[in-house]
Amino acid sequence: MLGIGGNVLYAFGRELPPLLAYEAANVVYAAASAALVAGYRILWGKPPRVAQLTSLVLLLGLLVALFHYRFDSFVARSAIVSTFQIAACMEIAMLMLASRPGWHRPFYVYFFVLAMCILVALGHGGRMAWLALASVPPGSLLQPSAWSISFLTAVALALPALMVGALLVAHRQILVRAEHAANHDYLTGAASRRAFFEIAAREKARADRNRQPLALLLVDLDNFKAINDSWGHEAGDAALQRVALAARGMLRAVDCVARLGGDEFVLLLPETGLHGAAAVGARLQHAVRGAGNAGDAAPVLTLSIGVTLFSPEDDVKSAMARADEALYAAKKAGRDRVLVKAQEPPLALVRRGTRTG
Ligand SMILES: Nc1nc2c(ncn2[C@@H]2O[C@H](COP(=O)(O)OP(=O)(O)OP(=O)(O)O)[C@@H](O)[C@H]2O)c(=O)[nH]1
Repeated sequence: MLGIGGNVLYAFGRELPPLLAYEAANVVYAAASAALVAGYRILWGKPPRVAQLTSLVLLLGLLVALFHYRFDSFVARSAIVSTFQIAACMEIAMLMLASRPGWHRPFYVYFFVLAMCILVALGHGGRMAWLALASVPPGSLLQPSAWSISFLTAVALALPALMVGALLVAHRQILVRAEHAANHDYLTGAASRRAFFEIAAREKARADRNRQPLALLLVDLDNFKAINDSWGHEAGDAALQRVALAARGMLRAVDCVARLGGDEFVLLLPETGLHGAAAVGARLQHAVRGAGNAGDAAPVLTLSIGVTLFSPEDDVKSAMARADEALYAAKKAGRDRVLVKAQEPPLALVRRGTRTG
């Protein structure tokens, strides 16, 4: 709206009082660019710096007034306004480049904004050079020359284009946040159940292709209901977070940890055999229990873990069912243990934890 207001004031400059045609038009247009800068800053999670931007806009108004009433110079006024616009474009472009790790595919939105910033900055820069070099500098913005018309068209399109760019970036960020929420468990940050089944199917296909083992661990907290009942729901939540954190801390980038629901987690370990997977399970037990022993303010946690390997005939469901059998057997045998169940041989006890509390 500010941009439209500025453009209208420029367009009707000849019919308007000088204060509106010069100072107000430039201040309103600069305010529109400043608002865009603030908007882009918010988009990238930075403070909008409203006070700083407002001061710069007011300074621009003062300088325009100075080169209107004190030293009447169209070229100086144009230089002030163009410098402001170039600085705004550079700020938006720098913000965009500095936020590069946060870009999400497809990248055309970011390139579009960068291209607009470069074009607008080049337009203003070129115009400043043209005004400086012109043998007879024009005395007004509204000159009927090809250069002026091209420049005015570019300026009229610049703000809407940068605003559309901001909306596209915002839209992309909303989509990415929604996708992240769907693929992650809100409490623990582990992958969600939905994401796990997708990842597991993909890893199974990859394991078959590369003829590499793929291990699956079902992890369940022991007596979690009792923890909730005696320590409170918040302590229960903290215990779930502790398990996810410990798992993430010990896994490789290619591994996956997901929360299936309640107090049940699943670990997917590519290129890992049965013994390696069982060792990971034992380490997880140790890490979780150790964390619980740091002071008495948290319950000691023990885990029951069922481990299996995908066989070529397995799909995700059948491998899960086998790991679940191992987990069930671990619970039945007294909890706090890791049991493996390959297709052959049957159940084997790998490690029995020692209860400490
Ligand atoms: N604090 C908390 N508790 C949850 C959450 N989701 C499920 N629970 C609780 O987790 C408990 C799950 O207990 P169960 O799996 O039935 O059994 P358990 O007490 O762990 O016993 P075993 O598994 O046999 O050792 C239930 O009391 C649920 O209410 C959650 O997000 N936060």
